[in-house]
Amino acid sequence: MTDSLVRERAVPTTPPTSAARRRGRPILDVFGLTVDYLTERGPVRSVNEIDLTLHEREIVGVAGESGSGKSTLITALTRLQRPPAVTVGGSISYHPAAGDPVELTTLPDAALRRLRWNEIAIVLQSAMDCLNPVMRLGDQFADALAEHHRGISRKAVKQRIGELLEMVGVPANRARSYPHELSGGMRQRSLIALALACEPRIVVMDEPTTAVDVVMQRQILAQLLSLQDQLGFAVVFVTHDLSLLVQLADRIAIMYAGRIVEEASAAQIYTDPLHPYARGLRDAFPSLHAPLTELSGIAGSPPDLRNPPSGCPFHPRCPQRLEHCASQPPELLTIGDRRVSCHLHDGTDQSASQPSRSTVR
Ligand SMILES: Nc1ncnc2c1ncn2[C@@H]1O[C@H](COP(=O)(O)OP(=O)(O)OP(=O)(O)O)[C@@H](O)[C@H]1O
Repeated sequence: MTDSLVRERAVPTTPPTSAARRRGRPILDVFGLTVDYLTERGPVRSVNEIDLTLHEREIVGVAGESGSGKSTLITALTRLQRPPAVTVGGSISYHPAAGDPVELTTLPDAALRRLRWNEIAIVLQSAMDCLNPVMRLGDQFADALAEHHRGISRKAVKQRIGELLEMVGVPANRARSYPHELSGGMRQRSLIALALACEPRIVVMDEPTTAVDVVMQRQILAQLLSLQDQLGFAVVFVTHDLSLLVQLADRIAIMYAGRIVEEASAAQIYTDPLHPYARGLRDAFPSLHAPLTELSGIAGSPPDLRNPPSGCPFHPRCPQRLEHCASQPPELLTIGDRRVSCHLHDGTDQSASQPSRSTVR
């Protein structure tokens, strides 16, 4: 990363408001979620036994390098996955505002369609891929609103579209524009407004700001935080950019090779990550508030999931690996209010008193 990019990325912005945010009851419970890509050469396990709970009004971030399984996880969560991806195990339990929990993995398509947008909305990476290029923006909002508020008057639709666009800083008269007539930032903001059109309780976001520049990215995210404070929806936010999540999320799950290797509060991940991979990711991004220091990357590259390493999947790259890391997979253990999957923290580190750990060469 060049120095200028470091400086650009390090634009200071408002620190997280998570302390002020009240966490409600669980709204989404994921247990043992496992997803395979069924390829000609056999199944590729890309999401492996994921457990994750999202609470009302909470922002949970999911971070990891490219190929760690983030997109596979959220397309499985939202049932948007396409073959050859198949959910082969686990459950996703959605808790509606009233009534019994709903199991999403087996929910019939018609019921799923009712839930989508109304209760669970999705914002994907590229607005251009999500917005219809040949429809005016306002018509796309009108379709979503009409679908979910049957019998709503045209006047009410028009007013609501204006409100939604202005809520994300897009002038209401832009409803008459086609997506290509808007700037990248406006398109992405409009997509967020569209996701919020039906007042969902959960918004799932996959790198929603990768297509815009850094300054615009910070503006959009600040706006997202303020809308979240106002409207109270919960968010699952996926990105490779941990520095961004540290500002945005209440809790962060770090994924590696399809598994969560650490889950902790954003402050813990920022100041004291326990897993060597979480530490490597943290140190690979510039600090937003501290003076600029040299960035260190993570040596090596992510594993090929067609042929994953034995033991701990991170062991070939781990600067603190122990003898048994190559043979014994660590469990994801709860330590205080965080979870970590690493032999350095499960009591099996025989060398803890004598620092003779092997290092990556
Ligand atoms: N169509 C496919 N066929 C087979 N394997 C796939 C396919 N798509 C993804 N995978 C496997 O799933 C793994 C996880 O991919 P996924 O796109 O979920 O990762 P990601 O963390 O979201 O990466 P990125 O940040 O690049 O989007 C990949 O490493 C790859 O091994």
